[in-house]
Amino acid sequence: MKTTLINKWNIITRFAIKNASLITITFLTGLFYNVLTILIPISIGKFYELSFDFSSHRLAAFKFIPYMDAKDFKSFILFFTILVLLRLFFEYLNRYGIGLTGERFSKSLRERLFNNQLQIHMGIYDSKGIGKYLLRYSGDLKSIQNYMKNGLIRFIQDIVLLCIVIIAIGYFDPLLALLITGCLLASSVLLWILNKALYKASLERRNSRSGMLSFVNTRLRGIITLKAFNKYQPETKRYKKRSDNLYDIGKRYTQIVSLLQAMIPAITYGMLGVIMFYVFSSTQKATNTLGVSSLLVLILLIISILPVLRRSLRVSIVWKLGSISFIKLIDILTLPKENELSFKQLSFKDEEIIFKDVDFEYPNTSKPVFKDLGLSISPKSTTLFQGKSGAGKSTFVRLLLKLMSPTNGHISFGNHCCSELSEKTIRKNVAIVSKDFPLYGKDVYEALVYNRKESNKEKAKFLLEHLQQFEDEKNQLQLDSKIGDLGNNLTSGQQKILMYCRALLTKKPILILEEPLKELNTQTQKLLLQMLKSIQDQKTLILLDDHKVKGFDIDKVHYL
Ligand SMILES: Nc1ncnc2c1ncn2[C@@H]1O[C@H](COP(=O)(O)OP(=O)(O)OP(=O)(O)O)[C@@H](O)[C@H]1O
Repeated sequence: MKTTLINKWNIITRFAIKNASLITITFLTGLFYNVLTILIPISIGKFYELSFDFSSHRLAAFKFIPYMDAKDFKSFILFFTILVLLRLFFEYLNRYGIGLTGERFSKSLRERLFNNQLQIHMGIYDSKGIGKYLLRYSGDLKSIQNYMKNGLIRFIQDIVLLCIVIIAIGYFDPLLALLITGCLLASSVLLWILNKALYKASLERRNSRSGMLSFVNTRLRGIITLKAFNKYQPETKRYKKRSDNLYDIGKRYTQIVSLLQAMIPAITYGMLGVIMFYVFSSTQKATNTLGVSSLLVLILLIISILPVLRRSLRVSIVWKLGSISFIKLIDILTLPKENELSFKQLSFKDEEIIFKDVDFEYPNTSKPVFKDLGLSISPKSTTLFQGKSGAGKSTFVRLLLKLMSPTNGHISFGNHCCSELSEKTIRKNVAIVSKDFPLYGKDVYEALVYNRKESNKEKAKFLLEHLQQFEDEKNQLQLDSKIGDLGNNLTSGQQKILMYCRALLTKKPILILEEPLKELNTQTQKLLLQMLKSIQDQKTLILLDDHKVKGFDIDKVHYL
């Protein structure tokens, strides 16, 4: 089986390769923007020279830049305006590029995540709760997007800018450049130590937040019971306990983040102090060669990199939060998925369904549902599985559809063993009418023909009208009738009729009917029995019920 290594860097690299042109353009515009950021203070030094009729050999070295060598104010103003406009243009392009990269990264991840979530094995949903998988990742995607935008692209650009500025400062005063580099390294070490504490607090906060979302999701799904049984108070109490806990965790997190954020300006201003002291003491020396215009350039350069410095020192928060979210995302992406085997266009219309020595036990339970279950269902026969509630009828269907796999033993369709068939291959052969598989879609037509193929519309309309002929007129549905969330707007009788339509509109050779006649009025029952009888010799019918089912010609009964 093909296994792909999934880790943070693998995800980032694959994205970078796929979006190489966008990322390259973003970096290039960033580079131009950085160079312009540095040229502006240098040009202000030039302005000073023009104003005070002063000339420094250091600034003269920049005259290779077009217009930098301006001899009069008119050409200087032109040069300065061009610089500012170009900076505006490249800053816009660069910010747009970074933002777009972040959006694309987040888009590709959320689509991959959704696709994976749909393919996770049912057993995992059962043991973890669907809500946990659906709700909690929006925050994670946001921090991952931030990681890409600010933690990687902008950070690399900032480091490039810092290097260029330090080189430029080094040109004016090499010792000063060395001093700034030393200060930067020392502050990074200090922040790195503080960040270790931040990691733990961020993780706790993220987990507690997602736990809260999951809690709310469960309560909202069960809201009707909660209301009917007056459960407001106990649930509010439970929520408050969790909320208090999240508050405490949030307090700890905020303490660390506040300390970190307060330290960053302190560190940058401390650095500025050291630099000012150095500049002051060097201007006092007789050997000082720094002109006033160069000094002005130096100060402006340092001021222009202060926000970049702050951002770079703060980046570790972005890294920590992003890394935690990456871990959570990768947890989902690496869960066992369905359909890892390739799809085969196989028809099981003439295949016997065989269960051989099948054991099945739900995870975290001690009692097996099936032990050594052995049976066979002939093709195009009608079989009833009869068993009281909890006997394992739904579990049997889940095994047949490969929604679950047996703990031991084999299930096969003729010579095709289920363990070697992709889920899709099996499910292409089985249609089902059961409350365990609710209606899905926004209106009747979507619930019946999910792919909305126009060619199926007439058939759907005809079958729906046919099956509803004995229903009260006010209860009759049209193709465009809204069905509500999972058919919640419909009566159980209407749902059953739609489930029959959904199943009968497919050409699938195996038809599973759970409690086939329940919820239907007597005339509709008769109508359905007639229809099913007419297809009994073409399809394998599997009926599931607590009792005997009257009206069908049943070939075999299995008691569960
Ligand atoms: N997700 C699950 N996790 C743990 N145990 C489960 C799970 N689903 C079902 N069971 C247990 O497995 C056994 C068989 O359940 P199953 O739903 O298959 O019975 P059934 O015959 O379909 O019942 P009913 O007719 O009431 O739907 C029961 O004891 C049930 O409690």
